[in-house]
Amino acid sequence: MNITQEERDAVYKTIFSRRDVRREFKPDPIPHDVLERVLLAAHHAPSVGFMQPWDFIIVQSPESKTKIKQGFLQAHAEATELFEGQRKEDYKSLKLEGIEEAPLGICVTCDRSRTGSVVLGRTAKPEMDLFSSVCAVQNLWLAARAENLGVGWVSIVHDHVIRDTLNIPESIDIIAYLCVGYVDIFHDTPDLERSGWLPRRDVSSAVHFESWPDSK
Ligand SMILES: Cc1cc2c(cc1C)N(C[C@H](O)[C@H](O)[C@H](O)COP(=O)(O)O)c1[nH]c(=O)[nH]c(=O)c1N2
Repeated sequence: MNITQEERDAVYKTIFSRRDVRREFKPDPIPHDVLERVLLAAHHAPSVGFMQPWDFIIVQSPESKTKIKQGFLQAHAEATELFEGQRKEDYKSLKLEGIEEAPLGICVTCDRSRTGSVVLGRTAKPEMDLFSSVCAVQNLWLAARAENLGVGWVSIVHDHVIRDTLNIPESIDIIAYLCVGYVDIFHDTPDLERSGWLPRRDVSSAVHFESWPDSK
């Protein structure tokens, strides 16, 4: 099955216009069929040894969101102390989550023992199962963009907060907490670029041929 030019354009448009969304979530509910499509796309991510180690916990209750927001505030306060001077002021001015505004939260996990202790492809690199769940996050993020849904990844929360709130056993790794909801606009550039936190690197500075740059 060949991809047509129009279909190719749609894929690249989705990739380049995907944004991390932390503000401007609308309260509009996400229709069940839309959520199902996004989760099915996530579930079709590649995974090491095809172990499909992920689960998706859907968070809708205000009580759970409030607990996770409290966890964010705590971790954010700790993080603030790690920056100095103007950087600290800049960090404090950034909006880095939309936990309570987004109609939906999705916690993505990884069950590292899902298919037993020896996994095809994980024998030399044990972290490959965690990376597989991250692939599911990226599929989810792109599918959501194709559905005009914004997604924001919030990692400024200690695992124990999410674990306690969502009753996740210690044997399961927490990969991501995502805020999901409709938005009016997807900005052309990342929030962190627009606010002057960091610029986008030129792709040519990231691509090298045959060996690590300047290693000879
Ligand atoms: C693993 C991981 C973890 C986080 C993020 C991303 C990823 C990949 N990002 C989003 C991040 O800031 C964003 O992707 C970049 O700034 C680039 O912007 P776009 O995603 O292109 O809009 C993110 N953003 C945020 O506001 N709070 C957060 O805690 C995190 N955590």
